[in-house]
Amino acid sequence: MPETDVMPEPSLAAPPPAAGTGKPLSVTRLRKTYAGVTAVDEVSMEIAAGEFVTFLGASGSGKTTTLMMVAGFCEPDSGSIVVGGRDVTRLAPQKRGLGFVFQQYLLFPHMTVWDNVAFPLTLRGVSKADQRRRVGETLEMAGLSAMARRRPRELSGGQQQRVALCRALVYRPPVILMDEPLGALDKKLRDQLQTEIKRIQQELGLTVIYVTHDQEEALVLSDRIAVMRDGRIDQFDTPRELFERPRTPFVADFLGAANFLPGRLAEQTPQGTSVRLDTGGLITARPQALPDGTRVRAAIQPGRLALCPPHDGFCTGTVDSVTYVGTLVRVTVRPMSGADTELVRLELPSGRAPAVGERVGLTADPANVSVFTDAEDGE
Ligand SMILES: Nc1ncnc2c1ncn2[C@@H]1O[C@H](COP(=O)(O)OP(=O)(O)OP(=O)(O)O)[C@@H](O)[C@H]1O
Repeated sequence: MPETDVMPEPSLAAPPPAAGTGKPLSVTRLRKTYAGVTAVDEVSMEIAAGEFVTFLGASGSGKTTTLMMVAGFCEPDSGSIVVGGRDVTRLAPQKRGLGFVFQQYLLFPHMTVWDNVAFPLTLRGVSKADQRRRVGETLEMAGLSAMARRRPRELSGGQQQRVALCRALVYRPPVILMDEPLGALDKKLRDQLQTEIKRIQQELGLTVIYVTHDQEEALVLSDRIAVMRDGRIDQFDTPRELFERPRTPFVADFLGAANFLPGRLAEQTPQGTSVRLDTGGLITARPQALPDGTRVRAAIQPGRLALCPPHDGFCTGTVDSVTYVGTLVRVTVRPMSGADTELVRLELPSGRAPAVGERVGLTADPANVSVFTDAEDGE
């Protein structure tokens, strides 16, 4: 977060690209180091008009630094940023034509909600009549019409954040940047505002770049997610692709809390690639171009495993624990063979819960099983 109480203002000189077309934002080989620490390392991405893109990663992975370089609050060591076909890499934030919403709302405390939202239009000399129409429409869309005369201190945190969102929306910037905008709110309010942000984004066809470390939030909101680690993007894909085809063990683990089952590549079959697990069983994964005998880990998310009769699946074991979590049940299974094997974690509909101590088999659709070599890092 930049230490500033001056609201960044985009310039009217930046023409928004036609809705639903073109690439409003492209970032090429962006890099930033701080005293020998590489915060962002050659990040490149292209974002299409109307896309909701999220930077997701653990603390310190470079999400905010990347966003701040796009915003113009942090100067890159190298690389370029193009917004609506214009290279803005060396431009001041207010000249980039972007909107911002941060975790701290940065509202003007002495101004009413209406005046806070009207402020960017006043700055640009928009006529009073146009201001009335645009502010009125924007407040109504966010369900704030009844609060237009209040001051920020007379609003809840969620309402203040809605006002900050309105202020960023009112001049219709081509791209809106949001850095953990819901981070200060409780879970229930966060869920509610996520739905609202998504609705507004879709209604207006906005292009949004959003930073969060919350996987669920990223999955709910995003068309595509850039999973960041150590200043780099591990994978930039749709939520579904990230789940079903994680490219690295880190992505499989970070998004899906995958089970990693060690073994050795056995053979290619028409169904996929067979892996002989260290526990003795044979599991089939998506086809792999790797030599037989390669040491690998088969990765499967807990929600993609199913129970089957003992000895029918790739693993037979004993149910170690059963925990009800709403409509789901979390189950751990201790594989029968292999002295020091890890527990396998499953998530099942609660109606299908086994009993602790029950002998069960485990099975998985090959399409849901990824394979990573031991050389692939990311643990
Ligand atoms: N102003 C700075 N001076 C020195 N190091 C910095 C500075 N800003 C960020 N860093 C370092 O750069 C790396 C990336 O930080 P960044 O804030 O971008 O991560 P992040 O993924 O947004 O984390 P968080 O979720 O905690 O905000 C970290 O190692 C951080 O310590």
